[in-house]
Amino acid sequence: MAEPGTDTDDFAALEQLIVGEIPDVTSIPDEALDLVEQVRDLVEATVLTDVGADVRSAAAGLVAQATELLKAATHPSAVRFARTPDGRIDQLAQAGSGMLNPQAPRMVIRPVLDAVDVGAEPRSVEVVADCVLTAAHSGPPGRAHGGVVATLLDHLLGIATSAAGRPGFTAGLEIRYRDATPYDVPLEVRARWTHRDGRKSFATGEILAQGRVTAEATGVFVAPRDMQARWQRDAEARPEPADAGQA
Ligand SMILES: CCCCCCCCCCCC(=O)SCCNC(=O)CCNC(=O)[C@H](O)C(C)(C)COP(=O)(O)OP(=O)(O)OC[C@H]1O[C@@H](n2cnc3c(N)ncnc32)[C@H](O)[C@@H]1OP(=O)(O)O
Repeated sequence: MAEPGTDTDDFAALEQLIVGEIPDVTSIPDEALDLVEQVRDLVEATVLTDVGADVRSAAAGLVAQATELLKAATHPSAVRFARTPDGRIDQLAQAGSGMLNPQAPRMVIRPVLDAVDVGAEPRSVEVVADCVLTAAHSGPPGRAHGGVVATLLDHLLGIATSAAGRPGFTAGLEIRYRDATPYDVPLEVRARWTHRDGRKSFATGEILAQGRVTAEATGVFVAPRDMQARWQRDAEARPEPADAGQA
């Protein structure tokens, strides 16, 4: 098995980011999105079902058939990039909100219209997403699992650092669980980049259910050394504005 993060097919997909054509997210066929929705419904139904063993067995056979149908042709890598209408590049198979990943919660990021180009002078941009969790995301009775809550916040804080022009990998994430995060209830997830220190970008965010904050997060995202070095070079090559700050 390859070292984590070094899979060659994943690298080929990453290269597409630099040199390749990024397809528009609208090029995803409706059938692909419908399949993801059906699988999400299937998972929820599996969690909630109270049918007998014979019906479960019949259902398992049908699901196995569906799995075989899908395995007839597979991509070499789970990394799939596409450009969203607001100009962001998304990874469609990611587990936070990936449109092609039924395991990702139903989280839809609202258009980010004032995003900063990656590497340009960073600026805080508020990113908001709508999400509805299901019983498949439950933890203690009647509330979402804390790890799922952390996933929503990790993802949106990550998007916020990208939107601010300073993306990085999550190096640390602190969650304060203030109240129960319910499922089957519309949630609003909000995040924004706050500041940076060298390669580190800091972001905060929160989840609201019916206007009530259920969880808050602060995160630190670290840009890889070579990426930061490139931004530094680009900043030095730019004409200096009157109130120039650190790149
Ligand atoms: C394209 C569209 C896709 C769109 C896809 C959408 C993605 C959504 C985003 C979701 C986010 C993720 O899930 S990201 C995936 C989960 N995260 C990861 O896999 C990251 C795993 N960790 C790593 O790979 C590495 O540790 C790095 C790259 C983060 C850092 O390694 P490094 O480059 O060697 O840096 P290192 O020297 O350790 O640290 C650099 C500086 O950060 C500080 N630092 C390190 N950790 C912390 C910490 N927890 N809290 C505070 N500060 C920290 C260090 O003290 C140091 O400060 P100083 O001495 O410089 O002052």
